[in-house]
Amino acid sequence: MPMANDFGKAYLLLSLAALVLVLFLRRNLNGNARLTFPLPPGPRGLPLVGNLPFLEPNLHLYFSRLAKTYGPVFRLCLGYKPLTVVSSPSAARELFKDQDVAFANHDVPAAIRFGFGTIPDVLWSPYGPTWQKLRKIMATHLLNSKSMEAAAPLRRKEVRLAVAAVWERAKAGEAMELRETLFQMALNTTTRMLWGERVDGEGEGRMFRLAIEGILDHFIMPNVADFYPVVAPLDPQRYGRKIKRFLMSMDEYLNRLVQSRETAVSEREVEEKKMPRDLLEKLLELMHKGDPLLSSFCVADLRHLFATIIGASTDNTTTTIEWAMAELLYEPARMRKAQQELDTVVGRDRPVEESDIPQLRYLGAVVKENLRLHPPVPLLVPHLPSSDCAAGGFAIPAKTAVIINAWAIHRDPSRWEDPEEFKPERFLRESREQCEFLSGNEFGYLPFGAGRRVCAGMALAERMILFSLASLLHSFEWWLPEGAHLKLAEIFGFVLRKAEPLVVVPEARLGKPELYL
Ligand code: HEM
Repeated sequence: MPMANDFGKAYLLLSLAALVLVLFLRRNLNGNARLTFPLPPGPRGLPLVGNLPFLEPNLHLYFSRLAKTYGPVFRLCLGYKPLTVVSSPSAARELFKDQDVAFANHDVPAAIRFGFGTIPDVLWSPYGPTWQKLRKIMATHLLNSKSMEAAAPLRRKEVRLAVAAVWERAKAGEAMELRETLFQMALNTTTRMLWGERVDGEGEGRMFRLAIEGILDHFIMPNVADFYPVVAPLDPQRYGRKIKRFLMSMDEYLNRLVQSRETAVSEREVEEKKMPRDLLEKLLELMHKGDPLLSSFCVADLRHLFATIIGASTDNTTTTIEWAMAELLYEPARMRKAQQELDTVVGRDRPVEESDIPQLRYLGAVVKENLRLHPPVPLLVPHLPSSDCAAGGFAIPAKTAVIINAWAIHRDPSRWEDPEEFKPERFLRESREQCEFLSGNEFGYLPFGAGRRVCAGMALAERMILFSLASLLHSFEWWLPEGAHLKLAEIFGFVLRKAEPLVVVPEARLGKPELYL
């Protein structure tokens, strides 16, 4: 009997030891299993500088070419910075969907760290409570469908003003650079939603444009401070300082604005119970009242949030509409098809309304195809996994910068037929789900990114782009200036703009002049 007891004890101990071992291994394998995959292949670099000397200015094209040699997941070393580039829908899905939490941090460029300092920022904050709070403020007060619906009259006013401005050019028979008009339209649509007013195109409008384009252009530039972190505090190429200056120019304007409204809000609180006039007043009022969502949110954070929203919503939408107009001018039969649809749905006796948009199926397909062929943010925002990840059978160790080459994914021949061609019709053929702008489940189509850091303003962008483009196509015929040759070349940047600004000659299309006023 004692033997049986001993055996029983030994068996129990062994079982316990085995259980502890299994738990230990599981715990450690969870952390490191992905490192059992090999590192991705990639071109050999030089000592100390790695692949830096071989980078090309058009990074999206350079990365697409490397993917043809090394496959859809490849690795580079930029100085001391390891970088993995992903160029296939399946590898993107693995990261955005299967490892979404680990993949939810953005890689903050040194110039942004220098320029923005410690200000909480929705685009650059790590995945965590601050980021969650900022997204929630945007979702609760600006980007939910009720708030967007309530702001429809503001968008309508701004689009009508842009149409009126183009009409002046049409009457004079003048050529115009479309981008400036589009940018001011996007900017003022946003400022009206934020603080109920427009900004003057020549003065503050110009300042906002320079600041936004300046920040976007400078943080994407190859920066020694990113490749050799030890020199980052010195900001050797001065990109951080420039970004700081651009940010300050917007902040000075926003500071004056917020100060004047703060007084108005506190005086009104004492005097009478009036509804806040716009988002700015609403948020200031909630801050005064100690709303839990806005607790620990100070006025400087509010100004920065507004600057971010303006930055995120202007250049992208402007660039998208400019590319769409360029593609339609390049293939006039498509322009006519879009205009015929507008004539059928809207007619020529009234202007387009946002409520017409769901019936404009062809126009919807034009915009989707345009975002496929010219994704405004071609490499999305670089991510920085917080723990080890894997994609395409390769390891991506924690803290390796990861670029998703949306531009290449949108041209993946296994996903897209004739990927280089602009064919809106493909989106009319696709199943409803694949056609869905906002599905977030289509990893071969990522103009707004995917996963936890997917664009917060997708639905607003969809409305702004479709309504503006529909109004411009409905109100005018568009021509190229006599003898001009349209080029569809692009220039790499955080936002992939047309290399040459689009110059067009508008001609009034609607019979009644009052439709332009
Ligand atoms: C054509 C228009 C637009 C495009 C193509 C676009 C694209 C993108 C992309 C690619 C990202 C990064 C996704 C990633 O990390 O993988 C992003 C993030 C973001 N976008 Fe947009 N966007 C557009 C318009 C807007 C608008 C109108 C807003 C208005 C509020 C907006 C607000 C944001 C914000 C706040 C983020 C940061 C999200 C986060 O990090 O959590 N975007 N956008």
